[in-house]
Amino acid sequence: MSGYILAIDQGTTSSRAIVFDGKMRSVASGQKEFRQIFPQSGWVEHDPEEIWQTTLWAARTAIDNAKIAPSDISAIGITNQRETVVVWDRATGKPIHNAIVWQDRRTARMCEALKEKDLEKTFSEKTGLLLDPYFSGTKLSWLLSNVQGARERAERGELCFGTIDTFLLWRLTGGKSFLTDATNVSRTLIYNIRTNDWDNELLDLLDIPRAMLPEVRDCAADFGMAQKELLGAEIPILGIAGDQQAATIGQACFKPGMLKSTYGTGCFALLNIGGEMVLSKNRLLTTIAYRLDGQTTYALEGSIFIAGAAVQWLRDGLKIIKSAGETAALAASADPSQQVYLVPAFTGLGAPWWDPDARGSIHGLTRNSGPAEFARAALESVCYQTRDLADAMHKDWKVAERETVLRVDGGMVASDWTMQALADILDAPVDRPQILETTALGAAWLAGSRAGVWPDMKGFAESWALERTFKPEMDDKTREAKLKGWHEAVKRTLSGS
Ligand SMILES: Nc1ncnc2c1ncn2[C@@H]1O[C@H](COP(=O)(O)OP(=O)(O)O)[C@@H](O)[C@H]1O
Ligand SMILES: O=P(O)(O)OC[C@H](O)CO
Repeated sequence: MSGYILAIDQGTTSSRAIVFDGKMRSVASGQKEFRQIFPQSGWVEHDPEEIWQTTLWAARTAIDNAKIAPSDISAIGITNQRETVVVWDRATGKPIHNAIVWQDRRTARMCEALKEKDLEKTFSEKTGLLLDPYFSGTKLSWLLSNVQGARERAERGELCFGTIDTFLLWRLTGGKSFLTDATNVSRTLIYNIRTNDWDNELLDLLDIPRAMLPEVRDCAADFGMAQKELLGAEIPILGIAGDQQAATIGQACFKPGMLKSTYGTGCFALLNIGGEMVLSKNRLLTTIAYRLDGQTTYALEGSIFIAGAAVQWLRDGLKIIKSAGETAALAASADPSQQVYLVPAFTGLGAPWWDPDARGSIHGLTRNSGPAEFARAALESVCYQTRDLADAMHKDWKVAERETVLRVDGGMVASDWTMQALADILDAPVDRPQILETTALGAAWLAGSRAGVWPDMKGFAESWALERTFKPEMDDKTREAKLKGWHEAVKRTLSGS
């Protein structure tokens, strides 16, 4: 066995695929962006056919670029944007509507109505989640109510629901596999993460027929065979995990107390809390980090909707930078005496505020404020938001009393300035690994270890290598003053204020 593994990473803005060799090195890749569809303010959709076509293109391109035969690939691992909902016809495989994306806020009123009936506790105790439009359940319910005849057809077993992993798996296996994994279902709001099963009470509350749901497996399992007509050889699919969980695995955060934070479009911090489910008292989520050999490991998660997207806004909205890489130098030139804050609530605020109606705001502008202060405010907003998550995690899980490590990854961590600011605001060290493609690596490890061609968990954890640690340098007084200003800005941004 060659040990080549193909990782498919289907993200919010692009579909990627990476071929790793038997030494777990990335050898080739393919990547294609696809359309973001905004039918109304606050609504975000993707065309499932574009998701499929770009994924297939990326996978084929990665294999071509690797200059290996498709039959040299021992296994495939899939990782994906989470919560996004696709519903398709079981007979034809044709989606009945565009995918409703995790960022979409159209079910805010539905969530409100459920909260008014005092149902948030019912949902959160079983799923670890909150009543926010972010999660799949209310999106699926919306589709069933708004696509003509959909609920009746779903009840008759004619429709399939899937998160993106399930949809891709269905297509890759030619409709033979209708499966998902424990991490993806832990984001749906209809899956009980204590009993590890779809929850009948929650399905009834959202009026979702059980007949349309996929079977749930461990993250490393036999998910079926990718068809020869598609990739040039029959290849077993042996791993699936949601992208943030795959990054947690790729960062080898296998011990309780290990924390990873991924800075892409949004920022998602996951703290491994071990085999016991702990419900957050501070508006964090409890989620399944991974399930291996039937053993569930849980995580506390803080989800921030806008991180790198704030940098994209500087580039595409304000047009004050030409590329993301320019942001740090501009931020470094900002006037230190000005305290300008950006609260990037462009699509509401996530953890720990959970305010879908909040919208972005800027505070502290003076006549001297310009592009440099905006750039610094955008990068610092990511650090402040991470600090809010870390504080909530400390309260929930007494992190301070245990050994904690923060490992970072994602596009934004290329910026040394931002990573130093992060360590300063957190008042804690930040570890940046040598391999930053941790999401794809995590999916590849699930598949590679299952195939027996990659090391086991211990061996994989030992292979994690540090590139650089950023240590806090800011004095306490400055930090406290900056945090105070940030919290005032957030308070003024919340929709109830
Ligand atoms: N040097 C940089 N400084 C700041 N932000 C950056 C830098 N490089 C990339 N980014 C930001 O990182 C994001 C891309 O990261 P990536 O992990 O590819 O995201 P995703 O998987 O969500 O598409 C973009 O939003 C971009 O603005
Ligand atoms: O596709 P990404 O990297 O923006 O990640 C999206 C998350 O999975 C949403 O929960």
